[in-house]
Amino acid sequence: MKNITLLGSTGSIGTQALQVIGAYPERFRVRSLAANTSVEQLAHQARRFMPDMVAISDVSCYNELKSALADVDIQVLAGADEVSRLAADADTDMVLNSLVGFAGLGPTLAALSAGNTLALANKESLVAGGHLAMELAAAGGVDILPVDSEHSAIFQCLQGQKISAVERIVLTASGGPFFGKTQDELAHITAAHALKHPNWDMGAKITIDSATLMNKGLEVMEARWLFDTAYEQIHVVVHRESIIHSLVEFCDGAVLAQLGAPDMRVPIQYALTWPERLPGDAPRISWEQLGSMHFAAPDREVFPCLDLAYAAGREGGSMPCVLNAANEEAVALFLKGEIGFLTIPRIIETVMNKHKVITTPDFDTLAETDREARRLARESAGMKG
Ligand SMILES: NC(=O)C1=CN([C@@H]2O[C@H](COP(=O)(O)OP(=O)(O)OC[C@H]3O[C@@H](n4cnc5c(N)ncnc54)[C@H](OP(=O)(O)O)[C@@H]3O)[C@@H](O)[C@H]2O)C=CC1
Ligand SMILES: CC(=O)[C@@H](O)[C@H](O)COP(=O)(O)O
Ligand SMILES: [Mn+2]
Repeated sequence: MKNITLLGSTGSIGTQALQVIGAYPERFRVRSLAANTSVEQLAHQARRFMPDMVAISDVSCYNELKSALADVDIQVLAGADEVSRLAADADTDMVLNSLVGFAGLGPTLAALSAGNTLALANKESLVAGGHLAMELAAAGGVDILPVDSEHSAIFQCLQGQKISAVERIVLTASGGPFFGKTQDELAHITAAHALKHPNWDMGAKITIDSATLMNKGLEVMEARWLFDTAYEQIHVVVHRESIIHSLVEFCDGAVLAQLGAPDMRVPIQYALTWPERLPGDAPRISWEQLGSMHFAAPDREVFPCLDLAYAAGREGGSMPCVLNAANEEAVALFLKGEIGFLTIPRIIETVMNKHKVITTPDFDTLAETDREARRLARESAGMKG
């Protein structure tokens, strides 16, 4: 029986993870659940899966959650520190971190420090603090199992292979809802347009990141850390159908890829059961009906976020944390209708240009860097505070 701590249980990944866990009650037990503000949903999940503990990050939600679970034997906790405490819990076999944003970094580091195997969906952890996470994982011999579909694909292709035989990693990108558009055409698009991803049903933040290609930029950095690969060896290609989840090119010219319907339950389940594979009910592809698949180079001028991310990654140190924080703020403002789509990369570039890189930031330095970059992003967008 594997005891799972699921952080971000009320989100897109979190709810799909509970479907996977619920399908295998003889293998998985939910040790704890955590969310930010979704009290009703979290309480409902807690009643269904009966974890030992639940945590709500927003302390103002504590009383409501506590009374919603007053009649069951579940410990109720509140605050970001308690979410990290759940990640470090000694009776947990695996932490699935499906929080969104920089908020995931503390729990990622807490899980790794405690020696808890980490199934990682929260790519922002590795973007902002990859050097800290990988150092902890190496020092404690702790496995990080990728959940992000592209990284799961690469991980699957690398089973039984030597990383030294890899020539190039090729991350596939759907191209998002605005593939083929010009800058002029993007000037007046709204959040409602950008939230229509062609192939995946995901949380709002990652869906906007997919539309700007920042998601792929973050994934380039995520791959750099997970597979210890130089940026020169990480390539991005647009593949419109999201059926090839990524490819690995080897030194002998062989190319391995992982394919399947775009369904996150597959990489989630693989992370939970690795190195085993268990039956799952993701849709199967009819190859005859599929007909053809399409590939293209990303348009780096219309979607400058991809190269901003490569630049931040190459600069290293605190710069990826700055890019990530500015992006989180810009995306939040875009979702609220306070800035246009094309302003997102402009804000990020402005904030990056103002930052003086710190070479090997510790967690507290990253937290301060994140706060300051958010402030600068709001200032650059013409917002107060
Ligand atoms: N969705 C997908 O298909 C994929 C997602 N990912 C990555 O997985 C992560 C999660 O994405 P997704 O599930 O789409 O996101 P969602 O927005 O759907 O869910 C986010 C979850 O995190 C919780 N949360 C948000 N902020 C905080 C906080 N400050 N403290 C504690 N909990 C918080 C939310 O709680 P509440 O409900 O209370 O707000 C919710 O449970 C992201 O890093 C994303 O990039 C990667 C690949 C695919
Ligand atoms: C499902 C998943 O892993 C997402 O990160 C997805 O890849 C987003 O699609 P894009 O390729 O459009 O960024
Ligand atoms: Mn992905």
